[in-house]
Amino acid sequence: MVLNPVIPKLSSKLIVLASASPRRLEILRNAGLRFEVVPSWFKETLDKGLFKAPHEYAVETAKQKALEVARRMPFKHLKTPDIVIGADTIVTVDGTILEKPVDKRDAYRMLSSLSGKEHSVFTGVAIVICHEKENEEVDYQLIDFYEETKVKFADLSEDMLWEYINSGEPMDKAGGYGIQALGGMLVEYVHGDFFNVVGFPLNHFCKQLDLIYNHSTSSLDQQNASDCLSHNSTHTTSMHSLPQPNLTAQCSQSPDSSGLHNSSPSPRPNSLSTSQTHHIQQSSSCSPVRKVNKKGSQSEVGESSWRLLNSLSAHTSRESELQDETLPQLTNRGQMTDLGVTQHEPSEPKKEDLQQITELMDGFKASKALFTASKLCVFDLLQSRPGLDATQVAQEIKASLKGTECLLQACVSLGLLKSKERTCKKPVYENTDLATRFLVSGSPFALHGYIQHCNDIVWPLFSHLESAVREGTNQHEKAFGKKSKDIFQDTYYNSQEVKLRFMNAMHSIARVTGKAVASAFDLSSYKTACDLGGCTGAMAYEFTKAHPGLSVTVFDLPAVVEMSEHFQPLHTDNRVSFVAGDFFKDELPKADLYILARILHDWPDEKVHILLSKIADACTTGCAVLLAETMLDGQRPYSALQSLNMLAQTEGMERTEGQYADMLSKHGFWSMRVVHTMNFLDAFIAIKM
Ligand SMILES: C[S@@+](CC[C@H](N)C(=O)[O-])C[C@H]1O[C@@H](n2cnc3c(N)ncnc32)[C@H](O)[C@@H]1O
Repeated sequence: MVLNPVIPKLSSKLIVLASASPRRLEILRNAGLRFEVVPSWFKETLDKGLFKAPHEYAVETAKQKALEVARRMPFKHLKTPDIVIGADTIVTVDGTILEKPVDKRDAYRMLSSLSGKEHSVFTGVAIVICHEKENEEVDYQLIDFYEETKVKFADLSEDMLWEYINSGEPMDKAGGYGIQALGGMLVEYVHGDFFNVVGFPLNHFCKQLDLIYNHSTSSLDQQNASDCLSHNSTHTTSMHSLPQPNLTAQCSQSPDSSGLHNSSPSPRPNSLSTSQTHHIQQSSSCSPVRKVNKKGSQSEVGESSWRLLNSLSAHTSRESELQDETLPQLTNRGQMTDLGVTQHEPSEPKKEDLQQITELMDGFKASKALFTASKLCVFDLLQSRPGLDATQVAQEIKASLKGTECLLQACVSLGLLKSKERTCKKPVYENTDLATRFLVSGSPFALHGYIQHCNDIVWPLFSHLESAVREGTNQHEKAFGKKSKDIFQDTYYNSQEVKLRFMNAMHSIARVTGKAVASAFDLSSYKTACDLGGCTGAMAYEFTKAHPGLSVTVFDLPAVVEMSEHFQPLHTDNRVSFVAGDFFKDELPKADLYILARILHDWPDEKVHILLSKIADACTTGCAVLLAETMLDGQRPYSALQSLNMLAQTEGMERTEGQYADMLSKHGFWSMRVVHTMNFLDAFIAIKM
């Protein structure tokens, strides 16, 4: 490719964009670059007062974003990227830095300060190049630069300002406008790189790639020097090994103003190795989980294998055999063992480690104890008659005394029941607050329906998890002996009993999560919504409660809609209505806002695109899509386990924010925002441009 000869050369490299911005993604993708998106977790909270010039702030933020991802990936993704790209865009006017507005009022403040004036848009870019060495350490090199573009706004009337703010476009954009969409109408002129204003200075970036990959390192320094000399201060470049492994130390460090650093690949006295990084990550991580090196460092594999063998040897009749075979080798410092790894003096297993591994091994027993107590109505019984002893409970639930005693004790140990010892008498039991809130069938947040679904459907599917992992498909056929092309129509809705159980499960989760999702965004500009796959309407009612001006049409399969009246709240709201249909085949009801709560995770990419394309066709500019899903982020174990659940149960999977952003942008949805509700589901909104 003559336009940029370097881009094709990078096709074998793992390039990562440390940004969720769909605009950057689009610019780089259109340039032909192939990359993964791993949004940075670095919070944009650097103290602006510490920087002499606004561009230094943008460059430092870009650096920290890229470094955070470069350091995280070997641990969390178990792969080391070749190149990580970070970027940060800011707008400055009258010496003030404007980032993204937090609400409409903030957007008004920003846009009115830009009205009739020229302002500067700076994008700081950081390119982190990771060199993996033979000993699995990683050296990082950092190249950073920035670009400035001047933009002049026309005089904006109050009406124009508010119409633009109410379009929703300003909310996720630096300076409160998007030049590539409606915001373009506010602009009188642009001096400099237009893409820089959109969020990524493509031309400068390509030149930089050329410098890095088409020139020797010594000529690179010369090029950088001449670049710095021949351009005015809007273009600076620096290339250096990372000065400090510590984030806070880096935050307060401004780059060498010469922009020129030793760029020889190795050895560098101040280069950062992964072994150092691993320690930093471990100590800064709050997670109690022990991390192994990206390929499983020899010492850690050895140590944990020893721990397992050692704990087994204490408890099995093979004690002497294990000791004979393994211990003499394992306890010799620094010798090769049967396991083929170098061992260090073994330390006693830590109590917390043992506890953690035991909890993981026993997790399924806890779940099944909860499911069983729930199915036998133990919590309902103790809610109506607290203080029963095991004999009385056994009689009521028609179970053996021995079994009931074991189950009640297990529930006490799991924090679901409290037991009171009475002198010379049997203990009596009552529900804890947790059980009262979630496990008693009449409670507003009862998870009874979902627990039943887990017990009767998810549990059998999970018993075939190994096949699901090997085959990459759901396990309905193995677990229930029925082949299904569409799990809803062929499996869940084939029998009235299974259908009601499934609807109950969806209803109970939607009641617990609905309020947080419904109130995640200001939706006051939307009047009509369509909840696609809205099931019992539980989520729709939360939306009408949270937004008094909104009416919601629940659109679901006929088999579901015919049962919906069983789930209506006592005081029905005439702003919620039901329409039966198939969202892959039928015309979608017209609406300003399409809600997809736990829908996309049921389907593979091809089907998601069919559905999004139908929604995009039904939308006009300014309409929005609101997703409620558990976004995979590598940090919350719940989201990763939920993805296994989708694997075993559906044709779909959980996805990352970046993956959803990518999919939506292909159908013309931009201006994306995510709220992590911390309540099972994350809320994600995108607007049709
Ligand atoms: C996982 S449930 C989510 C229910 C609800 N949105 C919630 O969050 O509680 C998926 C929903 O999509 C509906 N659904 C599945 N296939 C559909 C189709 N082809 N057309 C319309 N609805 C469909 C199901 O009936 C079910 O109600």
